[in-house]
Amino acid sequence: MFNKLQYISQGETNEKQLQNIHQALDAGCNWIQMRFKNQTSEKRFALAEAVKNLCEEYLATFIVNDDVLLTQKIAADGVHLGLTDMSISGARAILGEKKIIGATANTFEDILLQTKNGCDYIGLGPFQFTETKEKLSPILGTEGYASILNKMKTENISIPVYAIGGITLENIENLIKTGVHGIAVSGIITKSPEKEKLVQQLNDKLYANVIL
Ligand SMILES: Cc1ncc(COP(=O)(O)OP(=O)(O)O)c(N)n1
Ligand SMILES: Cc1ncsc1CCOP(=O)(O)O
Ligand SMILES: [Mg+2]
Repeated sequence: MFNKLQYISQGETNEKQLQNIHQALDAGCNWIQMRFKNQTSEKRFALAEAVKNLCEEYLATFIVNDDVLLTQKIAADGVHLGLTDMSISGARAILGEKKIIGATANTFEDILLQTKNGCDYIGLGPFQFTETKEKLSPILGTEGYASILNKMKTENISIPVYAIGGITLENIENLIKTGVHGIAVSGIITKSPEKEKLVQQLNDKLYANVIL
């Protein structure tokens, strides 16, 4: 089963990205999504190679944001695709059955579509406002998650759902109660001066009712 905590990287340069990812791994994150927007393909390739090596060293799962061909080129563990990125079925045709393909959703209908097309997990959001991403889809709040996850239950749709967007430590209990599998976060970990403590606290809440 997928880890309940996914770290989404930040940083304006290769060096800053790598530093943030390294610190997240040191703090105990073992699922990294490399999100490095508006960069040349050379820079993205160089970063992806470095991140792949690091993730191998830390036995962490490594997925790439947006870029299916880069995922294939560096043999990452998978890719995360939004509603306006390459289609899930197109990505599956390129990457094969063994790679992880995550898909973004903002509504129950998005989940239906992305699941039918064969994604492995859903990133559902945004939970609340965040500065990390521009042009946000409508905010869901706890009620939005509860309503969508209930509908999934009624319709027998079973796929891990990650909450995303402005999530803090204080939101996790309520989010988990709605039935989400885990969370994908960027800002709170990147900005934390005490990353190891924070990751421990996040995992304690995420795994509070899980018998391992
Ligand atoms: C886990 C997860 N969920 C959602 C997103 C958002 O993807 P997308 O809508 O394609 O937006 P960008 O991240 O590409 O700006 C995500 N990255 N990860
Ligand atoms: C990539 C993405 N997609 C929806 S919200 C978001 C950003 C999540 O980052 P943060 O945890 O800093 O709000
Ligand atoms: Mg995208």
